[in-house]
Amino acid sequence: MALLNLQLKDFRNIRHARLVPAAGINLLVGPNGSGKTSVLEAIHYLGFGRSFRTHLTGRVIQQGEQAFTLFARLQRDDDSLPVGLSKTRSGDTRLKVAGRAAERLADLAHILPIQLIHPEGYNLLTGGPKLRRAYLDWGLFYSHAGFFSAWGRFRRLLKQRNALLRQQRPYRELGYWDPQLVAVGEELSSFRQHYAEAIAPVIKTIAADFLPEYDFSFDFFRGWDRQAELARVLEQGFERDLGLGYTQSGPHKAEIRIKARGMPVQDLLSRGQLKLLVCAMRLAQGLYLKSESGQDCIFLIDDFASELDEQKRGLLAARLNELGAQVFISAIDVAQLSQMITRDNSKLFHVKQGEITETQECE
Ligand SMILES: Nc1ncnc2c1ncn2[C@@H]1O[C@H](COP(=O)(O)OP(=O)(O)OP(=O)(O)O)[C@@H](O)[C@H]1O
Repeated sequence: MALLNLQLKDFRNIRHARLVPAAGINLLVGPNGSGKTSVLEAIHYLGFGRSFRTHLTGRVIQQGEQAFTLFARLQRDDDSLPVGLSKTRSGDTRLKVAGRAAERLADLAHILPIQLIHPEGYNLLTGGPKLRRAYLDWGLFYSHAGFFSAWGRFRRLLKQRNALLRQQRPYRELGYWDPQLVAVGEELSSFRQHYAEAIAPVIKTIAADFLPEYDFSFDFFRGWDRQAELARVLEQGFERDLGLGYTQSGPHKAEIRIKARGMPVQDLLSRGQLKLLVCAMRLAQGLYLKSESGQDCIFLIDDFASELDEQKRGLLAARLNELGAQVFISAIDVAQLSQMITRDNSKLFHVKQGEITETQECE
């Protein structure tokens, strides 16, 4: 999947812009505060239905305006698909896919897989397990058709169980819901286990290039005792859950634990190394998605390439090249990106005070 064109209206400092990006690498260059990240943020909005900088829609809508609107034409096989998303300050969302109103943002997400690589992205490793669960779930959303509905059912059942726990209901009342929670929880967990085992060797291969000094191990924790069945864990933990008012164990606690030299990576690696490992993890998801389903994801790389040394930048460029994915990279100075321009289908855009101009085709 690639964007054939993109239009932004009243998005951050961009009043109106239209881009016809290259199918390969697109460089967005401009001074601080010019609007480079806003372009990436807009593409992210199309794929995720949300920003990676704020959860408040009002922050993204141009000051003084009531709504932002994004349009894109996506390439799909030999065809193209128009999509549109508009959000108002009062919280209304309008979504159109192929000229028809779509109800769920997931409809758009399905056709537009996006990977974001940005300087704060290392919190995937230093932050809580929720982020690593989301990492696994991103992959499952695209590779296992049944995952999204299993995940939705599990969330509803868990919410219900926690509400009963807060009401101090007796175990026999939960007894009605628990078998359903267990069934869907185990289904979810086996999806995750399968994905974690499949993605780990792909990450290791890429990380061996970026960080050859480490050998990483990946350990999937499903969210409850390895030896025990979920039904038993819920039953035995009931009194404690009742005291806490929530369910302490289950797939909602799952995560992937990454170690090197016997230590959790977040305690061992430097910040720069953590960033490289996250970059390897994101590239691995793109590579795996492509190998499994033939689907391309779009890479958004915000202000990151400039942080890499020349050799690492070359490695990143080579991997992106191998993927053949559409890439949008922001930087302050084009010189920081010269090494990224390795493909003939690259374009350079200058961004200045919210105005975007395609300046030249990169050789
Ligand atoms: N809702 C809004 N309405 C209008 N302008 C906004 C809004 N939100 C942010 N801005 C402005 O838009 C610009 C957004 O800049 P953006 O973060 O995209 O810049 P950038 O080119 O990525 O900068 P840097 O290189 O410093 O990261 C900033 O100048 C900011 O003040």
